[in-house]
Amino acid sequence: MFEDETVEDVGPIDLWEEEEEEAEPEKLLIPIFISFKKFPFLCLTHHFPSPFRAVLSMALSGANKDGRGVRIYEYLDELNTDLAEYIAELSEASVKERGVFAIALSGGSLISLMGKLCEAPYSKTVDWAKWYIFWVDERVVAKNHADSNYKLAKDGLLSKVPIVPSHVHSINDMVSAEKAAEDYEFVIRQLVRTRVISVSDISDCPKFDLILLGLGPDGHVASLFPNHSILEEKEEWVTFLTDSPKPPPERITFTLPVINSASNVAIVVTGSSKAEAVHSAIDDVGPDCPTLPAKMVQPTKGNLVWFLDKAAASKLDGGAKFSE
Ligand SMILES: O=C1O[C@H](COP(=O)(O)O)[C@@H](O)[C@H](O)[C@H]1O
Repeated sequence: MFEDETVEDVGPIDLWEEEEEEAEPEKLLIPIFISFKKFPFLCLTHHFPSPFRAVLSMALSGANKDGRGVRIYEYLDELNTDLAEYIAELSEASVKERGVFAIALSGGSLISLMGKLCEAPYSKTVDWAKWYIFWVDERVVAKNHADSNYKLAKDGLLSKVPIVPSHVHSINDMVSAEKAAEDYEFVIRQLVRTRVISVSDISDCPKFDLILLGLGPDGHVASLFPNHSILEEKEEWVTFLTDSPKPPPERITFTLPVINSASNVAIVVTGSSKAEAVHSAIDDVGPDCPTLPAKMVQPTKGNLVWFLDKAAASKLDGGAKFSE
């Protein structure tokens, strides 16, 4: 129902331009393994040559029984590259298996951290025509407003790659937060019916191929804030709030059952202001523990991966350990 609107709003999508990319020198393979209480998994601390990274990543995923992992990067550039690689690999696997890739984006710092997807090789190798885009949360403001998560993604990502405009599912910004949430859930229901979005095999929830989350210093993910009653929402797929502690106050958000039904969830966090929240969520400590939204992200059957820079990882029990 928003597709026509979305098509207009997205505007002309630039086709990627042919660019001569300089071949990057292959770098040293130095895996570092760190054991966290909840994530007995991996840290990829150096920039792996792509084929090795893919193989290593798969091997480590396999080694991790509950599909959870923490990846810590010394340099932001490495995090950006590995995040792009991770998304590209999931896209390829999903297109191979289902013919489409249903991805839900957050706003905030995430979009710029995904920036490498707009560059070679990903700009050319990703099957953009098979992508269906959704928002995990959205601020109920006009689509051209500086606070709009849609605008952020459009300017920083969607306008730079050949996404099909009718595959971009943004909220209706002309109605109240309550109606926008209701309408957005309706759209998602239609796409679950046609299997553009897969369905959970243990509930009737949508099963997104990938949900990308950021994290606030207070531990919020999407627009799920600590101690807010919507953390308890079990029935709705998309809900709304008009009292967000972080402006703007009116927002819609996926609920925890939807986030936890995804095939893959990644939480991408940078900066020391979030180190305490990262520590609470991953090390399972802190007074806010029971209602810290980030801690409540526990995909039932899907994989959960944290992408952290060293500042965000600095308060982890194991510390942010890097190879020499
Ligand atoms: O308000 C929001 O904040 C979170 C975190 O944003 P960040 O800029 O600190 O990364 C974001 O994930 C969410 O989508 C957004 O609406």
